[in-house]
Amino acid sequence: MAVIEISGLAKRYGERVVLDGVSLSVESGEIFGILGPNGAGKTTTVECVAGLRVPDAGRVSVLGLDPRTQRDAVRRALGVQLQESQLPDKLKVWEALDLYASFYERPADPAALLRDLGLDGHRRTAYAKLSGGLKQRLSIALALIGDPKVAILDELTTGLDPHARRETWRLVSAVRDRGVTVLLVTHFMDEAERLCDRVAVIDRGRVVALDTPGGLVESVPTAANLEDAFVALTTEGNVS
Ligand SMILES: Nc1ncnc2c1ncn2[C@@H]1O[C@H](COP(=O)(O)OP(=O)(O)OP(=O)(O)O)[C@@H](O)[C@H]1O
Repeated sequence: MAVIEISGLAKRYGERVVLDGVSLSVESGEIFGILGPNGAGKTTTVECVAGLRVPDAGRVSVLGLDPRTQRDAVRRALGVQLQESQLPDKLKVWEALDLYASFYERPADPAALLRDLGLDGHRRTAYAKLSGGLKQRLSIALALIGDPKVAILDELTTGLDPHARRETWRLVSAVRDRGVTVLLVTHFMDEAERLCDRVAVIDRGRVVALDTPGGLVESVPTAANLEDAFVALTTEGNVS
């Protein structure tokens, strides 16, 4: 069953075409990756899914709901962790979870989330005092506090050291094992290879390839790995 369906999504800012007919669907229970060069339109795509941006054309459906007209219902079904989320410096970990939990009628259990994400020992730590890895764990916890069926994670491991990245990958797999469908925007080929069941490669606002990581490599005869395939499938300098 498709949990997210996107068809013919188009978006422009002034003269600049950012999305040029993006179509893809994400199946229930999968970790679906979106890869693409800087400025390719990845974040714009997931923001349209979350109802945070209004496309100029095309359709988005999340669990059968339209993010444009059923925004509140979509918000309840989705957990969103966007790039560089920033919280007030003095906000403590438990306060952040409590605050976000108050946005939902039926939130997940904050204590269980803190435990599952290894944040139990940092309940009283202020946001500014958290390491990069702990901030990411908190942002995952906040994306899950509404007990969502679908989680959108955008550049989750950017800026993390290799240990923290691997720990975060483990957490994302655990999230999926709880039955949550994950839409993951990433720049990292190893992350896509390790985590994603399928990957859409977006280049200049179009889906140029969509397959399993292994299938993408096989689709490019000269490619020895996903990075080779990515370079062959995409163009440099999507940012104008
Ligand atoms: N509000 C806006 N006004 C004008 N241009 C915008 C706006 N938001 C995004 N853009 C432009 O749209 C293009 C696509 O942006 P988007 O953030 O979707 O790309 P991305 O693939 O997520 O890039 P990155 O990998 O660098 O995060 C970029 O060139 C960006 O500068």
